[in-house]
Amino acid sequence: MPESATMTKENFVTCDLLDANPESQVCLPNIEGKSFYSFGGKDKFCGEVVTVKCFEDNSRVKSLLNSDGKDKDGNGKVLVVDGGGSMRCALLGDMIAQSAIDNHWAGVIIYGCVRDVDDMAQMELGVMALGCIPRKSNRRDEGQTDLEISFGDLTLNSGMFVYADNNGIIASDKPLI
Ligand SMILES: O=C([O-])CC(=O)C(=O)O
Repeated sequence: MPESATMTKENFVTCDLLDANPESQVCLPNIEGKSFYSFGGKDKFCGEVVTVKCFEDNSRVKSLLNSDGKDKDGNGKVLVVDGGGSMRCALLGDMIAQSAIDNHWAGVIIYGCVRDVDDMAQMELGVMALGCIPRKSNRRDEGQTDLEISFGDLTLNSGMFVYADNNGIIASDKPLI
């Protein structure tokens, strides 16, 4: 296992990053009976956080990842979406995931669901979510960007840094790599 001093964005291990930075936040593996799973083609990803809070409406997710929002380019960032843990509809599918890749996002973490998971599993994008469901969300142009969000013992703001791999998700105020 690489020492944290030699870890890169490609080979980091969250366990080692956390050992070296014990003040970091750690996402719980069980959040009221729900857990995060990897649905993207990349199960190791990290980057600066951009937060979205929405409920069963992926308008903000679509506009940010399509880069018609205020960020013109994802610049290797990770969109973290507090979808309220809803398991009733998907906030991300293969089309929006492809926009995220085209606009250089490193990944998307959704406290909620995704769909089109067979295609997503082949895509060069990190995607962590609680589950999958065929139903899409109902866009009403609701939801907010850059709010403080909390789930699974994490409290995140835009500008923080998040690291995800098969061990779980950790977050920090400062870059760990
Ligand atoms: O459009 C949506 O809401 C989700 C979806 O299916 C996609 O991104 O392909």
